[in-house]
Amino acid sequence: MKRRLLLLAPIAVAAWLLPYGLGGYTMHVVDVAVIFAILAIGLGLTMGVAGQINLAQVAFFGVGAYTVAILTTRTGLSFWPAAVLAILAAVAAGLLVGIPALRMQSHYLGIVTLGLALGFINWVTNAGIAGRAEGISNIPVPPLFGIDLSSGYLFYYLELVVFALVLAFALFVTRSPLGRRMRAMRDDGLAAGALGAEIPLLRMTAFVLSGLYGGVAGLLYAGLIQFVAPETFSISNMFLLLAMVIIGGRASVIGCVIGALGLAFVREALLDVSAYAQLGYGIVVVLVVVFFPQGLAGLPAQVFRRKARERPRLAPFVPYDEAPPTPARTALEIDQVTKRFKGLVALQDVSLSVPVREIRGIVGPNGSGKTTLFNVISGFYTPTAGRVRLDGNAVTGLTPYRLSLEGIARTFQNLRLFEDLTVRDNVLVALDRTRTSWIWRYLALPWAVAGYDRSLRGRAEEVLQRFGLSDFADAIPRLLPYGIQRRVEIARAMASSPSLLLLDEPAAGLNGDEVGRLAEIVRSIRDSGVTVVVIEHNMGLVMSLCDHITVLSGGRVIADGSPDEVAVDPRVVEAYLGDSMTAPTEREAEHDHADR
Ligand SMILES: Nc1ncnc2c1ncn2[C@@H]1O[C@H](COP(=O)(O)OP(=O)(O)OP(=O)(O)O)[C@@H](O)[C@H]1O
Repeated sequence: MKRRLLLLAPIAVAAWLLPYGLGGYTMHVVDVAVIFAILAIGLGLTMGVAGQINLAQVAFFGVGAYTVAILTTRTGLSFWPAAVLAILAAVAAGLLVGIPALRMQSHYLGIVTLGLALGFINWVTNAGIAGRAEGISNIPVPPLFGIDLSSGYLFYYLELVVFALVLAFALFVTRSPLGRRMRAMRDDGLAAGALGAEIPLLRMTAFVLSGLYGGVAGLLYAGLIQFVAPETFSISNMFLLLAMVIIGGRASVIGCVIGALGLAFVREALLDVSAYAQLGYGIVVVLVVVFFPQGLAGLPAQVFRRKARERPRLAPFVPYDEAPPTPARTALEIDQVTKRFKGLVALQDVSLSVPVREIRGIVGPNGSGKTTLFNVISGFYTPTAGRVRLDGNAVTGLTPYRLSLEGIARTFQNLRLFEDLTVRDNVLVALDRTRTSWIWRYLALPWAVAGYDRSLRGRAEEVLQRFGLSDFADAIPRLLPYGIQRRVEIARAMASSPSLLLLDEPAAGLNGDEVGRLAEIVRSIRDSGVTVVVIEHNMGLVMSLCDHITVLSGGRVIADGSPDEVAVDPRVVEAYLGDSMTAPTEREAEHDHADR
């Protein structure tokens, strides 16, 4: 923190002294560049942090600028009330553009946001109230305690203060639990949802933030230039903005600022050859996307690769304290659940009930419906018929994030870690148990958010230590050995303090030792009071670990009982097409008894 302040102080002093050496025109270029930097931060928040393609940022900018222009020149409202309304209008535009993001993603979202931006340009070019192609002039200079802001030099200081505030807010948001959830959503929306992130609201929040930054930039632009016209909000400027964010580094707020300031000056220098300059930006953007996807912001990390800890070590798992015995009750009840996909019946009248503190195994041949059952329990699929109860409460059809907050956590057959978040951040995402409606605190009570984040960080270290992952806290999951990634996924699921843990093939890809340690972890989780349901193909593990096994075949329950019972059930043997299962399972069942 101290080092950061030491770094910040000279930058702040240089920014404050900057106008002293500049001519009038250069000052104007700087003023415009700062406005683009604010716009770029907004775009970085939606595209880089939240992963939502947003080609309407220039329209939010336009809504802000035009609202000030129309209200001040047509209705006689003074500048600052018009500015407040401009921010509200741009935020409303953000909400409007965010609505399609609830249903579509990636290039579809790009096309829709681009369409909305074009619609805006069309409207201002044709509407009388917006001055058509000629635009609106004579926008009043913002009054400010008698300071003459018609001077580009003095306006710069207003911009500087606003810029410092919006930059600090963006940095605060991206480093907070909200920013982490947004990055988690960007990396894997399904997994983020299963860990309690309310994806639709998060997407809307990203667009609202974009609108907010667009509105602030727009009102500053109207106050600076005192004139607005459609060409400022054109698609070519949208692409310039995109180039700024991509070259600077879309996932980094500082990268976006550097990209915006840098390209604003390059654009000025290339004004005489602007047609070729556009082509040049395009080529540079493509090169950056291919060779430096993190943009300029990612370069320091590439050059000064953080020295890895010497021989990071997977430490032993520290068992949970055993929970005192509780009265017997049903933790999970599946009642006559059917799931159809068009013609295909993946689950047919499946019923099972899992008592609290049991390890339940779900086995069955490939395609028998095991993962579909998990998807129904965790809210990814709504069952065609039937009910799911958690601790006696009906939870059928609830969304994954609600079920996560209700106490269900899961892992995935094909690991779904947040690949660009560190191991610590993966765990931190799961530790955050707040609803998205909590986000008003980011504006009203930022210190409470900072305190909450500190408490989460403390708990994250505990989780990492328990799972022996402390040495890997700063690592990027995809660079870790598979066995460690599997452990990170279980640690992340447990960080959400579940009452029911669903493990989908947790032993897949693990070697013999790792499978042994996995069994030890799962038993400890059960002993801590958590009910565990595990899908597994490793029959040795299933037989030694599970208290009770349910066998699925063709979407139906064909057997249900203790490991010993199902191992010799002829329907099970038949379902596995032969008796290959019997020999090892019996052996393991014996081994299990010996263990106890
Ligand atoms: N979203 C979906 N759309 C259509 N069919 C699906 C969908 N999800 C699953 N299925 C089908 O449902 C059936 C059961 O699949 P499921 O993945 O649940 O089996 P599984 O027992 O988990 O198999 P495996 O052991 O190979 O993971 C399969 O025939 C599968 O193709």
